[in-house]
Amino acid sequence: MKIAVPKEIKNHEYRVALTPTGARELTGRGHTVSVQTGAGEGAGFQDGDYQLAGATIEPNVDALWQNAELILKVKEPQPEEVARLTPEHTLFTYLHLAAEKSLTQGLMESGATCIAYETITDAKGGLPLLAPMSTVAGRMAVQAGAHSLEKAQGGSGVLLPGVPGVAPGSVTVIGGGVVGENAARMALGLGADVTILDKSIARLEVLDDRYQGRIKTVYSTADALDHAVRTADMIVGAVLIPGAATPKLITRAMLADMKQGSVLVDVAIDQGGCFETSKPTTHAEPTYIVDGIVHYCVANMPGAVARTSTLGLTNATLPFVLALADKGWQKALADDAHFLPGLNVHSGKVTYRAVAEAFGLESVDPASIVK
Ligand SMILES: NC(=O)C1=CN([C@@H]2O[C@H](COP(=O)(O)OP(=O)(O)OC[C@H]3O[C@@H](n4cnc5c(N)ncnc54)[C@H](O)[C@@H]3O)[C@@H](O)[C@H]2O)C=CC1
Ligand SMILES: CC(=O)C(=O)O
Ligand SMILES: [Mg+2]
Repeated sequence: MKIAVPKEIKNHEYRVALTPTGARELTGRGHTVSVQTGAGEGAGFQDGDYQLAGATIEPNVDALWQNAELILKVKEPQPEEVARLTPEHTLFTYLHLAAEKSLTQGLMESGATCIAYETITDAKGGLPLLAPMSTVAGRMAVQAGAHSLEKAQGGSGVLLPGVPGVAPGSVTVIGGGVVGENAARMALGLGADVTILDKSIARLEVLDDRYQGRIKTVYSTADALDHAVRTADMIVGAVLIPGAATPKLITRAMLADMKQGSVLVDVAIDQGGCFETSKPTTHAEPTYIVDGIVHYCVANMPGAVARTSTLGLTNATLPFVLALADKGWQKALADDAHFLPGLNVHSGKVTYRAVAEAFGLESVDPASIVK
């Protein structure tokens, strides 16, 4: 299989989809790996490291895409990358299509086979290719939010741990999954007063047991959200309905009940965000203010800590990359019921139901395509 690894071009995205370690695994099985010049630099991997692993370094981005069968990326393709896709390509990357109609249309028009990291499942009901980056983003959310609380950033001037004689700041996390738990752990470590809201009682039980009351757990209702906006200094949005657009849980009207200078960190922004006033931001300009409330909505948070993130991400993706390379996408997906839901778009059709529903499109069962 001819495999290409482009350099990521999203704003301040420094991750790379394959490490030299992964390249060695692939070339050792007889596959051809072509890596765009400098693709690994942001994550601390030099071109020479890939060459030692048997890969070729390709300076010409047109040639890189034209000669590839399987394209490995990190972030959803940007418009100039969508334009390079053809029906001969299999693309394996984060897609987050339910939040982006134009990207969905572009991928459909390309005719390519597009497999998303974030909709692959595991036997425990988890999302194993989203989880490592959710861990990173959850851990970063509180440091981003704490910085945003500083006066110079438009924040209220609250120091999350407080000081002796002054109460700590209050952090509410909506959605107690991987992002939410990791954000809550960081906030707890800083000494903040931490509450997690979730709709899953089973998940709240796990968190209650794990943190023994040091993190408060609350069933997520309209009343609980009203209480959160009135009391929190920071709210972290960490809700996910897999593959679907995120529900808007905090409306613009509710911002009026928040303390001025409080902070909303919408980690779920890549699926559309859970606050009505959220819009995607970049690492170059991560925050903006609406009605006195600071919003942080960076859609590729892990890109800022590219070394750790690349290692964490590629540990999880490599077995799937090897299966795609060894078997081809059809057999790799047919053989693995947890890999199959990764297929989002094939030959002009949407094959993931929640994405199709988000845009009123027809969806095709992926099982009918791979058999
Ligand atoms: N901005 C970024 O750079 C990154 C964003 N993410 C995003 O973060 C989001 C969360 O991901 P994970 O934590 O991995 O998902 P997860 O599936 O582990 O957790 C989601 C949680 O939300 C809960 N939930 C669903 N509906 C709810 C509601 N109405 N109210 C309260 N809780 C509700 C679920 O019960 C679940 O516990 C996803 O959209 C993911 O794509 C992940 C990594 C990086
Ligand atoms: C999950 C995701 O969107 C990211 O890691 O950038
Ligand atoms: Mg996006």
